[in-house]
Amino acid sequence: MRKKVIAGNWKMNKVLAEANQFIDDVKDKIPNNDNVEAIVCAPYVHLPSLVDKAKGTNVKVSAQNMHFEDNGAFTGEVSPVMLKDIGVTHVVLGHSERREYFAETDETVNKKVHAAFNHDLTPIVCVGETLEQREANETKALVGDQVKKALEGLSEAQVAKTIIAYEPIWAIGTGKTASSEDANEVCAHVREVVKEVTSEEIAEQVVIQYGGSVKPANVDELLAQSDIDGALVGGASLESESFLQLVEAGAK
Ligand SMILES: O=C[C@H](O)COP(=O)(O)O
Repeated sequence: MRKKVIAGNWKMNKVLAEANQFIDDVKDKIPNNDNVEAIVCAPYVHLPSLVDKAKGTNVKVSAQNMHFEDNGAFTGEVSPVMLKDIGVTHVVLGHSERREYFAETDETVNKKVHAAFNHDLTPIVCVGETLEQREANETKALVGDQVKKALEGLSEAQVAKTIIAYEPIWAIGTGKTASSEDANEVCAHVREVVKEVTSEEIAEQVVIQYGGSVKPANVDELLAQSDIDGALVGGASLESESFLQLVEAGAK
């Protein structure tokens, strides 16, 4: 059985004291079992402190982005070498907000996925369609294409370790969740695409999350679906209590 991965993406929220308090609040309450992995995706400036606080706990710490180069003249950027150096384990790549506001493309996402593996970081690769694309019945083609481009050139072992987050853009921060059946249909399609580019064995290992207005009230139904292996959660991950409820749902 695939484990469930619950990742809280704080986006550009919390000052350091709030971030630290969150880890203090959850660290002894995260279920200690193999069914679930809990990850906090925090702003860069909080990462060293959170990695330190999370040591010896079941909370993993992720960045929300990174550059694909190891170092160089890229003012304002943070590299995979730097993230690895401070003990970060995961990195979110290709979030729709990065694609929309910061010119992230399928090509840069692919470079970043390779860079993540070169430095032993686990990528959480985000894919998803706009409302217009969904209404035009383009969801599967678009998402499949994003997945293929993100995984291009990876070894099968690397694909197996990649976490893919399906996030319909129209469901992010809107309170609108895809129905669990619709979300599962796209996640199952993502798995089919992974199978096409690798094998059934690898596709069965890949963790595929759903993201978009996930909250304690809808998480059980989503996680009960055959191809949804976790959640990438924005708003509902900001409060420790609600994050814990989501992780507990994953541990069932
Ligand atoms: O990364 C998280 C997603 O963008 C979902 O955000 P949300 O749970 O606030 O809709």
